Amino acid sequence: MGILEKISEIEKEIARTQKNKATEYHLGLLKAKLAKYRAQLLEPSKSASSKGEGFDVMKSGDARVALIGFPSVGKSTFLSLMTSTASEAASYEFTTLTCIPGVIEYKGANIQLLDLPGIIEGAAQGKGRGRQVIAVARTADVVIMMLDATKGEVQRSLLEKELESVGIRLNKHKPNIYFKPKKGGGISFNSTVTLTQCSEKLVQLILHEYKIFNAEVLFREDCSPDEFIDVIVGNRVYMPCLYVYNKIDQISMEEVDRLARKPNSVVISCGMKLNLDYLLELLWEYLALTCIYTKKRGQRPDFTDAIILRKGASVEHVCHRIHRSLASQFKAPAPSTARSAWA
Ligand SMILES: Nc1nc2c(ncn2[C@@H]2O[C@H](COP(=O)(O)OP(=O)(O)OP(=O)(O)O)[C@@H](O)[C@H]2O)c(=O)[nH]1
Repeated sequence: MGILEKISEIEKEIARTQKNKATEYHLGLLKAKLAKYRAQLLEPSKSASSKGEGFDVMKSGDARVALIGFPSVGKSTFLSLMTSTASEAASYEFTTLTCIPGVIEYKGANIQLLDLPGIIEGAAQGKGRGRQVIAVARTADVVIMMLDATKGEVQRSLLEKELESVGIRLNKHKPNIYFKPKKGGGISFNSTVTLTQCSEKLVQLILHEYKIFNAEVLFREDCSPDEFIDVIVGNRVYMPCLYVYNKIDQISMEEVDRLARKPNSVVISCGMKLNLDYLLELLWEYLALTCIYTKKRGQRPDFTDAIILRKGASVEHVCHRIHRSLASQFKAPAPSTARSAWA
């Protein structure tokens, strides 16, 4: 049986297994198996040429945003409105064949916006160019999931499932679990909080599925078995995601209002150029970038030319941006111990 069949068998079994106390271990084990096979599926195959035209997109600019969505939701239209790169928009599906980087200039920052080919159901199984699409998406700082407001919910859950299965976690933080495989001593299990979803026995079962018999595990938060599996498998990407409902000119005001109130969501119309400014503002917030303005002694700061850095960057990072030898010429305090300039 191939990996794809094994995955589909396990998915079916999970779907038909009732969730209760008696099946908790069985389900945990199935989930561990599923995560293992999915990881195998996404390992790059040596024979297949993995480079597709348009996919070697250099990471340039200050941040990178991946635009994901089904065909014909308006991605190309959006890109041509927001960036200087024109992506061919047409009234038929699958117009975007390559990943065309466009750049949004906002508050002095260059934000690279990638128009990924409409990912379709099954992309996670390596069908078509799905695997490459996903590889690029994983390098982004923020995902914009563009949805057609008239069929948003269905599209959203399909894409979420798809991204979930390739290890991309949207609007979630890394589970606070300490996990360290050891050479001996068995499995030591501890928790600093009351656990309602995982038990020592379940953790052991899952670890055994991964052939791990010696490890230290400390739960610092009440995590689910899926989150624990994420920690063991590693290689997960935790990414902010903005759900953008386009084509609101085609739905009722009540529906617009409902969608706009959902968490992490924005409603827009590319066709009528509605709410695009707000989307940019929110995107900026999600990217969490910081503008730093320099000034010469005795002069006012130059607010036209910002140094863009990520939140949490230090004075040393600023120095490196100005010139790579600047930090090493500092006298005191030593650059490596320079205090963080902003929290
Ligand atoms: N009514 C309406 N139509 C829109 C809006 N935005 C885009 N469209 C139309 O939707 C169609 C598809 O738009 P594209 O920008 O090509 O969509 P895409 O997501 O890039 O599609 P692919 O390239 O196939 O992935 C075009 O006919 C657009 O004119 C909108 O806000 N309202």
